[in-house]
Amino acid sequence: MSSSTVTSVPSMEKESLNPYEIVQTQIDHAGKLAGVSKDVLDILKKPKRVLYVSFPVKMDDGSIRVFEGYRAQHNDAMGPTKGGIRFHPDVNMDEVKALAMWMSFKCSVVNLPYGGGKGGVVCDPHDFSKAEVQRISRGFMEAIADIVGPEKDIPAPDVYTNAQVMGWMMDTFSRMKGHFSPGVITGKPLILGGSKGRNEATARGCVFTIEEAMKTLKKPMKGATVAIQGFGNAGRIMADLLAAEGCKIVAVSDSKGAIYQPEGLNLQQVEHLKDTASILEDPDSQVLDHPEDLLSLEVDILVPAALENVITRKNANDIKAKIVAEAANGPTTPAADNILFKKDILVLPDILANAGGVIVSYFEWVQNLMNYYWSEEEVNGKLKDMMVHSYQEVHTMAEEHKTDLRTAAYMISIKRITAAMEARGWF
Ligand SMILES: NC(=O)C1=CN([C@@H]2O[C@H](COP(=O)(O)OP(=O)(O)OC[C@H]3O[C@@H](n4cnc5c(N)ncnc54)[C@H](OP(=O)(O)O)[C@@H]3O)[C@@H](O)[C@H]2O)C=CC1
Ligand SMILES: O=C(O)CCC(=O)C(=O)O
Repeated sequence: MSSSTVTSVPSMEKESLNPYEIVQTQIDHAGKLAGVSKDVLDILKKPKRVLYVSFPVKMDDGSIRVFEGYRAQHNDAMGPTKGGIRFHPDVNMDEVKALAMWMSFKCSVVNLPYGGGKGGVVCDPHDFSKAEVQRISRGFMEAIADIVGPEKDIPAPDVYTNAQVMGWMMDTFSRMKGHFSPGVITGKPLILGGSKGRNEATARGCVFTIEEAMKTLKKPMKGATVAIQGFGNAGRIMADLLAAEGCKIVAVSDSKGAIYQPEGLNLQQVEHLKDTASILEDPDSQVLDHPEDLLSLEVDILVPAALENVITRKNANDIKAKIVAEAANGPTTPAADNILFKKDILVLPDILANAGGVIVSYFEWVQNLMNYYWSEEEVNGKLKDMMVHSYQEVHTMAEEHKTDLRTAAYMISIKRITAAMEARGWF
């Protein structure tokens, strides 16, 4: 991909780290290239609805604590809104709005019949007992129940939530409606109508895009070196899947810090330590003094798989990877995008690279509506088809317009949502 003709998203004078402003910049940039009018882009630059909630939860010691949360629904022209629920102390309204908007473009770029939604509760679940997390989960679902539902808005897991949380939320919604309603939420435990393959889907989908990108660059997966920031659902499973493809995982990090072993980490050992103590106790690797240095290691593939705004104007020039595969949402700022594009680093954008999660969520929802369930092979095969096809479409668009993959992905998705809005007579 040439970096000579069209630059990526323009860098702003003072770099904004507000995700809501960032997604609006991305929409403006790609929307103009796609030939979509300013009036239509103005529709896309705001969410349709944001619900703020506060709800009391009884703690184990008998005290009451009030939690705050949000559910944002961006655009439902293509179908019900869809997207995860995050439990994190930094959750705020602008972040949830941006995450919902990224979901719209993600669903559209891989051609799912959904719009984008996202929710979050301001809390760190690590501070609470399992029973307290259950009550927070139920309290949040009760608070948002009016605006979610299998045909309205379908949540799923995100940072610091998991299948168990989805199960509790599904139960609360079903009790409120008076009937079993598995289609209200995805990423559920298998016994409650979860889909085979959903737990691994975000990572597996991201690995498919990396494989396609490596083919584009004519580089083999075998022996490719990888650094992964974040060691949860997305990052940890990516480590396993990439290692199975013959890649060498040389660094991983979590919220406590980063470890590095240039000869390749002993993943089994690191995973055992993650489950029992801390990855930082791995005797065979070096703990990085500054965990963010993981991002600038000399590797073939860098996988941000934690939170937003980790590659910014400040450190983009230090990135040495040939591919940045965004398992996380929003890890790269527009200014950093510009720098990486000029450095000929291939960024696999979040709205494409991490779409495997919502694709298999879609499969889960379809299975729930049919009440008929697929094998893991069937799920993974359909996931691969959709990821590879979407990558090819985005790659072709990028080549045609001599632009980066993020801009190309936005161009495709903005055009699709615009066509749906027009067909519905919204403008
Ligand atoms: N789950 C899904 O299906 C999807 C997730 N995503 C995105 O992937 C990203 C990760 O989500 P997911 O894996 O589900 O979340 P998890 O909660 O499973 O894992 C998050 C991981 O990030 C780590 N982390 C948190 N803060 C930092 C930090 N400052 N530096 C390094 N690591 C950190 C956590 O560390 P620790 O273990 O110490 O807490 C944890 O290992 C998010 O951006 C999410 O939106 C995108 C698509 C789908
Ligand atoms: O599975 C889903 O519906 C959405 C997952 C998610 O939150 C995301 O893709 O960012």
